Amino acid sequence: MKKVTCTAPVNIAVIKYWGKRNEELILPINSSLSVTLHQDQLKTTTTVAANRDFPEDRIWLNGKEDNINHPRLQSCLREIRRLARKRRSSGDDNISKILNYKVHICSVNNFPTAAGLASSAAGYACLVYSLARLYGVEGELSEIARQGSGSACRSMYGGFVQWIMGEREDGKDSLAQQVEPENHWPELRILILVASAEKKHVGSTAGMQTSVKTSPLLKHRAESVVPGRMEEMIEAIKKKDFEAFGQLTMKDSNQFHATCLDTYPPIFYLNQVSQRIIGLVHRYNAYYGTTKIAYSFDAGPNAVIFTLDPTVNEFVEIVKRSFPPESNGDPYLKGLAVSPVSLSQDLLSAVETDVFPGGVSYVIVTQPGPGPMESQDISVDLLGTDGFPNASG
Ligand SMILES: Nc1ncnc2c1ncn2[C@@H]1O[C@H](COP(=O)(O)OP(=O)(O)OP(=O)(O)O)[C@@H](O)[C@H]1O
Ligand SMILES: C[C@@](O)(CCOP(=O)(O)OP(=O)(O)O)CC(=O)O
Repeated sequence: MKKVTCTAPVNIAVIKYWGKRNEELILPINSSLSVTLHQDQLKTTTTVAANRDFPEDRIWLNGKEDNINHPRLQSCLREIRRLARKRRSSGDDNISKILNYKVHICSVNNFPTAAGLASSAAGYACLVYSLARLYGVEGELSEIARQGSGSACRSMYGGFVQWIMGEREDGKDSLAQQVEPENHWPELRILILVASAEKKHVGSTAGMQTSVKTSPLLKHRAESVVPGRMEEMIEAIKKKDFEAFGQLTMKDSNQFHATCLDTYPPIFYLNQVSQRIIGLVHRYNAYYGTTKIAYSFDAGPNAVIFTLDPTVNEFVEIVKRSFPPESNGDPYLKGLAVSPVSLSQDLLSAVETDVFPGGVSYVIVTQPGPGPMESQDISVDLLGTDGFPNASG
């Protein structure tokens, strides 16, 4: 039996992907750009094993067996095996042998799955990267991850990553590309404000299908707004211009949700907590007369806040005051260290509104991080020596 364990990151788009031109190949109607989050705070761990004694391919996700016949899982398995057969050096009998074995896949997210925290992006990126390591496949893999979940292609790289939409019918030019590495902007911080009143929202896949069918605003966004915005965003990142980066991020999040409202029937991903956070951010920036904080929302009410390290402590203090934690004993702050600070009265007067207890269940503080990587520590393996999930899997 050959076994490999890898980890992969979550990514959050600052220029959103929303809408496909090809559902089966998962080809987008616009390019997008994301920040890869550090795996110290959010990651998927996946172990894959190939064994001639396995009667069938199987997958376990977060401790439960999942449907291996899910079309997107099958796409990833089929494509990575095709690539392995194509790229293996001639006469590499070992890879040829393993390619004929069935595989067991065991995967765990260290954050909530299907909760709007982009678990599918990290999950499919980890699956593809793990299988590539198992079969000895190197080089471009984002095209395969894209067929698991569109945003997963961006998790194949660390740092700042663009997904070039491509024009070809076969999607061979719809690939992810690193814009800058994770150490490019060391002061950048990302705060994830996990909303407690999480209602089951319309999933991204179904949501964008309806938007493409019904929203004229989405067509305008894809054709007339995103191309120029991508260039501006890349320039802002390269220059580490937070004013430009932050404003573009907020404007793109706002426009993405505007297209959701322009969808028929409309899709409401933002809730009361989201709207309060948006107001709080703009009041905070207005107080300082510059963009020190930026928000971005995906297909759910969780807020992703971008800022620079010197602002973290003060803004977290404001969040705690605006959305005080419920006394359920769970830690309110997770991830990078945050120090309590006192707030000036004039800042409080400028930003504060009525308090919303429990509106935010917890805050994850993180930073840009690396792409997928193979673990050399066998204690991390999720499959035992028998090829079945162990206590960690
Ligand atoms: N570790 C994983 N390995 C393989 N597949 C995964 C993994 N984690 C999640 N998935 C797949 O992604 C699906 C969840 O994707 P979904 O888009 O519904 O939620 P999300 O990605 O967490 O939220 P959002 O898309 O709104 O950001 C799961 O049902 C599963 O099919
Ligand atoms: C709002 C988004 O997070 C949409 C993510 O959509 P998915 O990648 O989850 O959709 P599928 O391609 O159908 O799997 C914006 C983004 O991440 O770019």
